[in-house]
Amino acid sequence: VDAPLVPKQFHLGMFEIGRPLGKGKFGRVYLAKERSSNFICALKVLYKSELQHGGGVEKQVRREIEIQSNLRHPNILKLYGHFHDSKRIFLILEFAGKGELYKHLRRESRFPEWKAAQYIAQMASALQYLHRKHVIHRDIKPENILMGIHGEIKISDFGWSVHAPNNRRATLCGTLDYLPPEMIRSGSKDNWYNEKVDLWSLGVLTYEFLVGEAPFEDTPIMTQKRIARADMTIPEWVSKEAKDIIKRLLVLDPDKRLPLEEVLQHPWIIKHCVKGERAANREKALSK
Ligand SMILES: Cc1nn(C)cc1-c1nc2c(-c3cnn(Cc4ccccc4)c3)c(Cl)cnc2[nH]1
Repeated sequence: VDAPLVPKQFHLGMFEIGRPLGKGKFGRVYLAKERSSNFICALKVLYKSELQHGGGVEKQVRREIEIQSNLRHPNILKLYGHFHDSKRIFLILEFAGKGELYKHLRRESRFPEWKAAQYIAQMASALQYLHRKHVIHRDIKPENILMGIHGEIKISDFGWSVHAPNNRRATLCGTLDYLPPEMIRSGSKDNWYNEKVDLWSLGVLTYEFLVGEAPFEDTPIMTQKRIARADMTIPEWVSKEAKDIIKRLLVLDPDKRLPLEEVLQHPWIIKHCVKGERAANREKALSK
């Protein structure tokens, strides 16, 4: 239903601003309604002054806009458009009805295997779409995932994504937990722009969904050491299929990580995501 937000030129007067939805490192997000169509969206407001002192964050926002506006996938938050005034940049984003996934994860402390498997399948499908467009997200973590009204998840915040290959310098900040070994290790940064970095983060995400904390969570120094050695222990109560997929993603050598096609065919995913014949027939019978 993108029709309402078609005009190329947007301005603030077109929107009725609602409650604040959240705030990030740079900027805040508000619930908003486009007046002529009553279309509900999320308006992300970034102050140019903050971006200028953010050390190249302005380029990051430009990249976020350039990349996210060309993406269309049910598990990727849509960017419908953007505009700016003298002081601020505005991103018109899809409103995710159930908010930030990490808040659900903290509230439930960890997800049951069937729910974690469905989220990981949706992430793998979104990452497959991104990688086919040579986009690497590079910042997959619960804080960057939102949830739609039907419980489907949506990757957001493309501030760290890049078009591969790319020779932009990236200064990392925030949690180290999700960084793959090749981004932790000093030396050649070529691997920073290989989409296999997202496979590692998908493994960390799977672990955190099931266990409720990240696999290498520790002091910053120890986290780096443990990541560099893929030093993690998976609790014995995690199913053997789930253990298997985590171990096949958290592999030091990027080329040996389970490709997304094989993630989507993994027994753990099939077991929880492919509706059995009976369930499908039951659903069909009920829908008549
Ligand atoms: C919160 C919340 N509760 N419910 C019921 C729905 C939401 C909701 N939040 C969003 C949000 C949303 C809000 N904050 N953030 C984090 C943020 C903010 C500023 C810069 C970078 C990152 C995202 C969005 Cl974009 C898009 N849709 C959203 N929906």
